[in-house]
Amino acid sequence: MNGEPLRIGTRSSPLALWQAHWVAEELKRSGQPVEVVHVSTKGDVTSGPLGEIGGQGLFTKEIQAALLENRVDIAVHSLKDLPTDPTPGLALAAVPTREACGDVLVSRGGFHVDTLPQGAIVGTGSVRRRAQLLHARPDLDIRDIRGNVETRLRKMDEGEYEAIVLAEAGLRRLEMADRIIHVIDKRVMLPAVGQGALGIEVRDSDHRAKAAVGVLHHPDSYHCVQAERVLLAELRGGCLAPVGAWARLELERDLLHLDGVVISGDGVQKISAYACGPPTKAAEIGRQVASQLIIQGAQRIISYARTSGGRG
Ligand SMILES: NCc1[nH]cc(CCC(=O)O)c1CC(=O)O
Repeated sequence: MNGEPLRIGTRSSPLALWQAHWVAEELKRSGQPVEVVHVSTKGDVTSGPLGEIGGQGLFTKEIQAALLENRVDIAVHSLKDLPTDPTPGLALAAVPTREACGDVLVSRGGFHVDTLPQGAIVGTGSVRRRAQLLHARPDLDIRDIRGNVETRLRKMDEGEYEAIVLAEAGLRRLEMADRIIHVIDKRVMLPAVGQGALGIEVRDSDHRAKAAVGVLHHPDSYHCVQAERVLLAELRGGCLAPVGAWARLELERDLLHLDGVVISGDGVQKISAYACGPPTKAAEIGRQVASQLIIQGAQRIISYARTSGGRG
């Protein structure tokens, strides 16, 4: 009914493939023919600490290039990997229903952040996770870890780390929910901006693709990630900054609540802010929380952290 199949571009990691195939199935169900096209990215092929390899957009740039060069028609991103600066020629056309957005502590011993042994080695490549863990537990020995979700779990199982931190959403999508023993309390760790959500991008001029992916758009999820992304953009943070944010809706009162945090890399300085308002004012709520953080000195912490880097 809708002509040529739309080409969905994806990275080749198991999580990226799961996400692309999920979008493919949903679009097929709506009557839209699609095909999935693999695009390799530097984020997948390079090893070594992320802070040294490259900046934000590591996982998304090459899919975006494929989109702009007409090699694919639809890009499926983990929204937390997608920079907040708009890309000329592209449009974020749909944000589907968000999966659980929290961070999980995975360990062989079933530990909580509070019960990890003194000085335990915890693996994470993310400055946001590192800083929040150190804030709660300055004694922990936080070490870098790379690779996709499966690789990280294997490294922990083999004993290289006592525990690792992963996104709850990734574990659920990969049917590894049995690994979720402890979802870290949001008072201890706020998620990355956009964590748990997908972002579906198309060429701004491609009205057929825009209309097709529209069936996947979930306005409630969109309002939440919009508040978080405006917060990050206002801080000029990027996905490598030690920034956490958590927006959620309280449907009974039609309110969007937004918490934001900026933490120094060593976990010593932590500044927090909160605002709420109607979901249709999501961007304004994001700006409010950002300005409260800036008043408390967010900019200094972020520019200092930029020299060390780290994602997630
Ligand atoms: N940093 C890579 C990345 N990008 C998105 C997810 C998980 C899925 C999501 O947040 O939507 C992950 C893995 C992780 O952080 O554990």
